[in-house]
Amino acid sequence: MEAKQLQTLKQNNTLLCQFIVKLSAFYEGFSDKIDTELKILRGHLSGTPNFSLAAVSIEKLNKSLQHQEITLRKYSVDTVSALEDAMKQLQKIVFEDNELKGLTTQELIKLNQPVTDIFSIYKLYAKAIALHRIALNKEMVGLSPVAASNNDAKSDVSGQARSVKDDNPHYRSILVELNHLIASYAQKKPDDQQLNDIKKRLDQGMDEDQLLKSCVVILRMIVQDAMSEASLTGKVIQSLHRSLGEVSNDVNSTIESSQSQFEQRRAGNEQLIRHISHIEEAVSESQSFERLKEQTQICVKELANTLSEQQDNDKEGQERLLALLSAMQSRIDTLQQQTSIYKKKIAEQAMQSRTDALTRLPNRQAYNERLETAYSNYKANGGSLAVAVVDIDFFKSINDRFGHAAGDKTLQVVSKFLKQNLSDNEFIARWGGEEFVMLLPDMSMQDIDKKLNEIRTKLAAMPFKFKQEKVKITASFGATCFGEKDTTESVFERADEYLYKAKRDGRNLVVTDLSADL
Ligand SMILES: Nc1nc2c(ncn2[C@@H]2O[C@H](COP(=O)(O)OP(=O)(O)OP(=O)(O)O)[C@@H](O)[C@H]2O)c(=O)[nH]1
Repeated sequence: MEAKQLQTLKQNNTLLCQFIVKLSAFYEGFSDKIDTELKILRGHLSGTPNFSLAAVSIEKLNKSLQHQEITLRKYSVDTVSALEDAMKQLQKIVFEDNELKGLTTQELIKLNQPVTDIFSIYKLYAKAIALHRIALNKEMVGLSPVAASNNDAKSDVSGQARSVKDDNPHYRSILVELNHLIASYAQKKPDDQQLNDIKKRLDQGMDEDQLLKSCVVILRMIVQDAMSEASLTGKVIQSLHRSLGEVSNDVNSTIESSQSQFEQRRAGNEQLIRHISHIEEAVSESQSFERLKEQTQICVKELANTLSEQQDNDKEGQERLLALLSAMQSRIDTLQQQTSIYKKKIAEQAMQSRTDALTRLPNRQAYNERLETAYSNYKANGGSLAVAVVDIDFFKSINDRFGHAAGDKTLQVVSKFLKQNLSDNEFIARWGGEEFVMLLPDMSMQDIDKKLNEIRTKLAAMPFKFKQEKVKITASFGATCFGEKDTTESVFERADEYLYKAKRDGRNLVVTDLSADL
């Protein structure tokens, strides 16, 4: 080999060694074992390289790296799923912000695509952090000026000036819950000024102070309602008790009166027997017809007197008994009326507690009860049972563009439409907000898919008009059947995941066990 060629080879070797040393330093931190081996390799390649020792080291490293590849793949899967959770959480928090919601949806779509190398995860991480930062900043803008300016300066990391709203993850769920309570109370008391004020402020947006005050107002209403309900129940029970006492007194008087009448009749009968025996004595002892006639006349007179007295007593007793019986009858009638009113009221209350005030559909409690029955039937008799979740698309925009009242009206119309499109053995309830849940027994998934798609198309074709503007209302659906290992919760979660997929894939879609490929 020529000296020049040797020189070039040496230079290349040095270059390659330096590159390997740098590259290995870059990968440091991956695992202790690989770190140690990389350090050894760097030792062999630095200064005057020792290639035979380096080859041993590379051999060891190859083995370790093969093993680590499996760990790395699992790490990638875990990380992507953690990122997906974080994105879903974020999406829930920013549900009112269309721009951010769109960005998080895009990110979720990316997270669903296969991750080819570890650096893609790094990019996904960076994007997730950026989105969280944007969300945090947007939330800060909504704060009071002091808190916001503190945040702008980024000087206060102690969180002293931060609002409860930012620190409290339940803020939004309280807001939604308050919305529901207000909706149900507004139906009961449409003219209540306080309620209408809160409703208006809810539409305009509330800070945490107003939210707390409104919660207190609603709590007071609930307590007052419960107390007046309890006092009404108390009054009804007292009145029933009083009526029962009176009926019981009537029964006692009737018994006493019958007893005294019986006594009088017995005494009268004894008297009659005595008169008859006097006649008998007179007949046997009389010596002349005249005397017999005289004595018989006296006895018959006495007999007639006693009989007439007894007749009077009987009449009087019967009249008293009749009066008592008729008093008793009217008290029993009142009692019956009271109990039937009360029974009706209890039935109404039971019905109310299972009915959504706005849409008049069964509510979540009714759904849970119905699900329990449907599930035990399905377990006992086989067949099939499916849960479908329906959510109106872009419902917030209806509220935003045409007002809360238009939103409420839409919910009522859509509820009625959905109910009308189900048969008697199928069930629908309002799950909350603009979300509904259906129970569909004994139908194949193909039939469910077809039925839900028909409902979806019919809804999309329904003419809605707000403020002279024609508006298309659509909904997304997720439906799944109970499987062997399913619980009532796992089925709902799966249906909800399908619904989420329908939303992600563009809305106005039905995703079922047939079409879901999550
Ligand atoms: N009018 C009215 N609005 C309600 C009621 N319950 C919940 N909402 C509103 O429904 C909206 C739901 O909005 P989002 O969860 O963002 O859903 P969306 O706009 O339908 O968007 P997607 O579901 O993603 O298609 C929120 O603005 C709630 O305030 C209600 O009883 N009446």
